[in-house]
Amino acid sequence: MKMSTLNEAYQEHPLTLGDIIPIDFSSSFSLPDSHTWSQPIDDDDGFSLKDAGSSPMPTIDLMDPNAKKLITLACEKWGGFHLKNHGIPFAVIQGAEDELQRLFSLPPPQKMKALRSPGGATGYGIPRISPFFSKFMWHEGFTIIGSPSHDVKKLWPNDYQQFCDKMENYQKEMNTLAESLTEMVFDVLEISEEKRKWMGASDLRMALQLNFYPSCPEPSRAMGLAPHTDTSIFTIVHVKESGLQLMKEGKWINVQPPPDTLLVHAGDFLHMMSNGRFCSPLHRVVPTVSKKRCSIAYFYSPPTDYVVSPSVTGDLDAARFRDVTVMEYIGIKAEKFGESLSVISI
Ligand SMILES: C=C1C[C@]23C[C@H]1CC[C@H]2[C@@]12CCC[C@@](C)(C(=O)O1)[C@H]2[C@@H]3C(=O)O
Ligand SMILES: O=C(O)CCC(=O)C(=O)O
Ligand SMILES: [Fe+2]
Repeated sequence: MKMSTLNEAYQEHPLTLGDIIPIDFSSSFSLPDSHTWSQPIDDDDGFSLKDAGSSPMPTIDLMDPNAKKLITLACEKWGGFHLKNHGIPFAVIQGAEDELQRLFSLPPPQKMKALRSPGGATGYGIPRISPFFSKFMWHEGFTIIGSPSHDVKKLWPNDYQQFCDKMENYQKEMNTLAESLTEMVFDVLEISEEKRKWMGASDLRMALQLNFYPSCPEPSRAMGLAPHTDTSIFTIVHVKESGLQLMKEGKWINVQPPPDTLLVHAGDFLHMMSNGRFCSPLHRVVPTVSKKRCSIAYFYSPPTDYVVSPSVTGDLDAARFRDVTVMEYIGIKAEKFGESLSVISI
């Protein structure tokens, strides 16, 4: 049997065009009803970010000899951390960010040339999770799985190489970093060599999401990216601005990234593999000011035929999740979204 790619796994769950086309944000001088999420500033809801302050999440130095232990503790307590001394050259990050800016500053009709097709997984459009919410997000995205060239050629037929080079460099660096973080937590979870065989084969299988949150006329009533957990082992996010919030014990916590750090958080696959020990935090992005914001998220996942199974280390512990392949879980997520982890709970 031919193994399906991540791309094909997402293509199995088509969307409708209405779920893909972004509005022309540049001509929106007020918030349309379709994009209005809440009453103006409600303090209890935590929707406003009057005092983003510093992040309560730990910052971990990858060069610290105790890094493995600190990462384990952070994954248990928060499901994520800020990472410094991550070893990714500044030029690689800046290169990807410059290309992101170049892409999203194109006029809307040109961006539409790279619109994701209803049966497609990559290209330009609103977030995949949009159909699960009754309002639209103040967001446009560009999804890359493997090489971006197919989609980018539609934007810049003669000048796509620069974009591809910058993004592929970024993907390679992220892949190496994600792999070493994953090795650490797999050691802690006592995951066997057999179950790690897929690692190391960097075939650019992993996904990259360029997120752009245009400047917003009424930030306190708009949603940048609605609450979700990620379909990954780890997600690594390059972001400088505030706006990301993580759910912890029923409260939204602001995570303002310290300078020169990457934000790392666990996804659903790590939650399952750790038998619930590491959480896959629910997170969302709220527009903080009427300024534009961007981020680049890298999703590190096993191949689609990999069987995700909980690693049960303690003698008295029992598996809390049934085994699922990555492919099967992507299907469950496309249907059940936020209920997916409970669907496979034992
Ligand atoms: C590899 C991935 C992970 C995806 C789907 C696919 C490509 C795009 C990713 C995102 C990016 C934006 C949030 C999210 C929730 C979405 O709508 O698209 C992510 C989703 C997931 O984590 O499930
Ligand atoms: O923009 C951000 O800070 C987070 C993006 C995110 O959660 C995602 O792409 O899955
Ligand atoms: Fe996310």
